[in-house]
Order: sequence, then structure tokens, then C-alpha cells
Amino acid sequence: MSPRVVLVGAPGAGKSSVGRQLADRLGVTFRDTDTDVERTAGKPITDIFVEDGEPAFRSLERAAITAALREHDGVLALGGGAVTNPETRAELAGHRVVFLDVGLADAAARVGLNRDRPLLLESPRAQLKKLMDARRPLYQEVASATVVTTGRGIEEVVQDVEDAMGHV
Ligand SMILES: Nc1ncnc2c1ncn2[C@@H]1O[C@H](COP(=O)(O)OP(=O)(O)O)[C@@H](O)[C@H]1O
Ligand SMILES: O=C(O)C1=C[C@@H](OP(=O)(O)O)[C@@H](O)[C@H](O)C1
Ligand SMILES: [Mg+2]
Repeated sequence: MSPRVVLVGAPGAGKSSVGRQLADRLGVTFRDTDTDVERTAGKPITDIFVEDGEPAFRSLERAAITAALREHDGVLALGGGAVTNPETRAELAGHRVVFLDVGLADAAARVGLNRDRPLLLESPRAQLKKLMDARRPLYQEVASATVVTTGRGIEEVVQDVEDAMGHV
């Protein structure tokens, strides 16, 4: 059993929302490894980071991805940092993986880091840029196709992913 498609990309790329709508459209189930991690931990991701630390989250995420790649046959969304783990990248080889590409401005707006309060937002925005720059080659490494989401609505992206799936 293998997911019909696995979505990767930065926070705000639309993996969770596009994934859910795409699954509806294809008539298959949707799974998000972030939700699996929250269920296993019994608490939200922010609490896992604050109370247990990022390594604890990454370890739960690693296990959730292995299980989902084996058990799930619908649409699967990963968390934005999943590809930083080399074992995850190796596991993704052979799966149909679509990279939802997004520019910094769109990603920042979608996750609530807009430009209205630059003094408060400079640091999170810089952090987002750093994450996106560091991870871009990793998303490209695991992806069998890339869909640009910058300036495009969710329904357009869903259509583009469906089209891309036919070609990979
Ligand atoms: N193409 C898009 N255009 C506009 N808003 C989007 C788009 N894709 C996602 N969003 C919005 O951005 C936010 C983050 O999307 P989400 O699916 O959670 O991203 P991810 O799972 O990649 O972090 C949500 O509020 C979602 O509705
Ligand atoms: O980029 C990251 O490292 C993370 C992205 C989040 O998922 P989304 O990309 O779905 O927001 C979630 O897995 C966690 O907060 C860590
Ligand atoms: Mg998500």
C-alpha cells in the first residue's frame, strides 16, 4: 500500500488544505502526519515543542511518516520540516511526491506573518526565510513534481497537483 500522493513544502505552502481538498476530489482519504503526531502525543504540536522539545517532536514525526507511508493509500501531507531527516528522504524515494512551492511573501501572509507590524515580525519572518532557503534543495530532492502555489488559490493548486500526478 502506498499513498496516491505525498505533499511536501514549507509551512504555508498549503499541504494540509490542498491535501484535504484533493483527497475529496479523488474520493480517497486524507492523512496529515502532524495530526497523527498530535494524536500519539495527546497534545497539540506547539505544546510538544514547548514541553518536550523539537527532538521529541521529530522523533514522533519520523515514526508517523514510516507508518503512514506503509498504511495509507490516499493523500498524505507531511509537516514542513519532515524532509530535514535523511531517513525520511530515503523513505520517500519511489513514492509520488509533489513539492508545493511558495514564495516568502505568500507563505508569511498565509501563516499570519504579514507586514503590518515589522518590529514584531522581523524575526519570525527572517526565521521563515532561513527555513525555506535551507529546505528548498531537500524538497526538490524528494519531489517527483513541483507545483507553484505563489499567487494561486487553493482550488487552482488542487487542479495543478491533480494534473502533475498524471505526469509522474
Ligand atoms: N494557495 C493558497 N492561497 C491562499 N491561501 C492558502 C493557499 N494554500 C493554503 N492557504 C491558507 O494558508 C494557511 C496555511 O495552509 P496549510 O494548508 O495549513 O499549509 P501547510 O500545511 O503547508 O503549512 C491556511 O489558512 C490555508 O487556508
Ligand atoms: O516546518 C516545520 O518544521 C514544521 C511545520 C509544521 O507543519 P506545516 O508545514 O504543515 O505547517 C509542523 O510539522 C511543525 O510545526 C514543524
Ligand atoms: Mg500542514
